[in-house]
Amino acid sequence: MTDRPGHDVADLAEDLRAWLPAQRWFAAKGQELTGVRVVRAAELSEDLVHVLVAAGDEVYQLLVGVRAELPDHLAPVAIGPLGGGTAYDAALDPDLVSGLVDLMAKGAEVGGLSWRAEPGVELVTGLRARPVGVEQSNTSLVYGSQYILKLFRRPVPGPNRDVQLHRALHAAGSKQIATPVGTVTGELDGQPTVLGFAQRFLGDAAEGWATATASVRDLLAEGDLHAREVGGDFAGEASRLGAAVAQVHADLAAALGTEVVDAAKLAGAVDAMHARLDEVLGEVPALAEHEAKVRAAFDAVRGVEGGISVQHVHGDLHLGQVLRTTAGWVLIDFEGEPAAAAAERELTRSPLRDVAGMLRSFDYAALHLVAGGEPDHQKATRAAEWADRNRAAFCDGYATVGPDPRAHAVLLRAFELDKAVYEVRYEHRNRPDWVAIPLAAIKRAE
Ligand SMILES: Nc1ncnc2c1ncn2[C@@H]1O[C@H](COP(=O)(O)OP(=O)(O)O)[C@@H](O)[C@H]1O
Ligand SMILES: O=P(O)(O)O[C@H]1O[C@H](CO)[C@@H](O[C@H]2O[C@H](CO)[C@@H](O)[C@H](O)[C@H]2O)[C@H](O)[C@H]1O
Repeated sequence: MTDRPGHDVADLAEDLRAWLPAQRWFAAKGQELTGVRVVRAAELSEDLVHVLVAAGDEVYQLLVGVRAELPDHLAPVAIGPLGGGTAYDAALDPDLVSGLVDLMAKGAEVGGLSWRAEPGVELVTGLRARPVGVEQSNTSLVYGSQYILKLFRRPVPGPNRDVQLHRALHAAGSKQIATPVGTVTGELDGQPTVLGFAQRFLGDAAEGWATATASVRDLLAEGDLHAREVGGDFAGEASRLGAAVAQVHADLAAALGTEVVDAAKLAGAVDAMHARLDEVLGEVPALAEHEAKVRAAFDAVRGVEGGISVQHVHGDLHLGQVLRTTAGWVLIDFEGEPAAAAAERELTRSPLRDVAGMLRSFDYAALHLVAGGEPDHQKATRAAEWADRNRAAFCDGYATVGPDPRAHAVLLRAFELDKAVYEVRYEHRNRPDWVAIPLAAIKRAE
């Protein structure tokens, strides 16, 4: 620990106990947080401390800044008093974090962490950082118009899936990812651990979620036109997206291999879906009325013949994980589901898992604009039509590069339901108003 006197962040443990659960990236929502312990704290620069905090079963990464007085714009990220000043979440303070890419460019060893550019990458230095604006599972900073640095909020000891899969795809010459440019690595539980990952910032990119929901909005604003008739029809994009996802699957298969699962592994995968359902049923009783149907869909997978091919896949694919650039669709964030245990995220899986995730996302994009308000049958019907049209277009596009996902109806149905069960818990914990969206999908499933 290289704290200066007055910056003993261990003193923050009590304040962190209240502050952590309020953060978007805090995992154990709804569970009581008993112990919080600062496991590591090291200065990166004057007034900027790198901190790992153990809270419940998780370890979280923080960049703690300390200022004598907090300006108004940083008041919302205050953690508590420290050494005569106030400690706050410095990941949102450009004055303190703009130098982090420069540390990578230098190949520095600072704060007990290794800051490295990817082989062959010459990083531009002196760039100003800005927070990316959306608070997600992690916190990202954009440097000038060049790089985006993701700080993993819940770093996982050992190899980092996001970095590994990006490196494999980059080596394969993939055009469907943002080029990896650097990493920050430290040690956790005695193992090398990736704490930060920098990639090229795609300044011309629009998020898939924003473009898809703009199309739905367009449709609903039109009196009584169908999805294919309005200017913002998304089917062409959905099809190109399907082809891009299939290309990523093909590149990952070529780079890292495929395997056909045996009966024991298949049984294990079905048991895992049931186990997740058990957990979510315990948390969200409204799911109970659909339990029998969902369990039957999972069990049907046991009878699938001909073997199931598995490989490395994206793991948490949805419209918020794809960016439309002027050169085509790009997939981001290969970490896997944020709620999944690290060991589970490492598993190779059927590519149909990603297809199911994206099909669920078309359903979300259509329904979130009609859910919650006054029931409107006409709008609901047209939104559902938009979802059907774009789900089909996505599969059509996928089938131009890979196998047609619809040829595996039993698997696809089980994986979509499994994803919807995951979403029920995700929404219950993070956006309770939206829990109706995956619940309605489970109810509708035939
Ligand atoms: N290479 C990139 N270029 C431009 N924007 C990006 C890039 N990577 C991520 N983003 C933006 O940052 C957001 C968060 O990135 P993501 O990797 O999904 O983080 P998280 O793990 O927190 O969900 C994305 O939704 C996207 O808007
Ligand atoms: O992007 P993350 O890795 O943080 O993924 C988590 O958050 C997502 C929400 O931001 C969540 O996605 C769900 O909501 C999306 C709309 O906001 C929708 O497009 C997805 O289909 C739906 O699953 C994701 O499940 C969660 O892991």
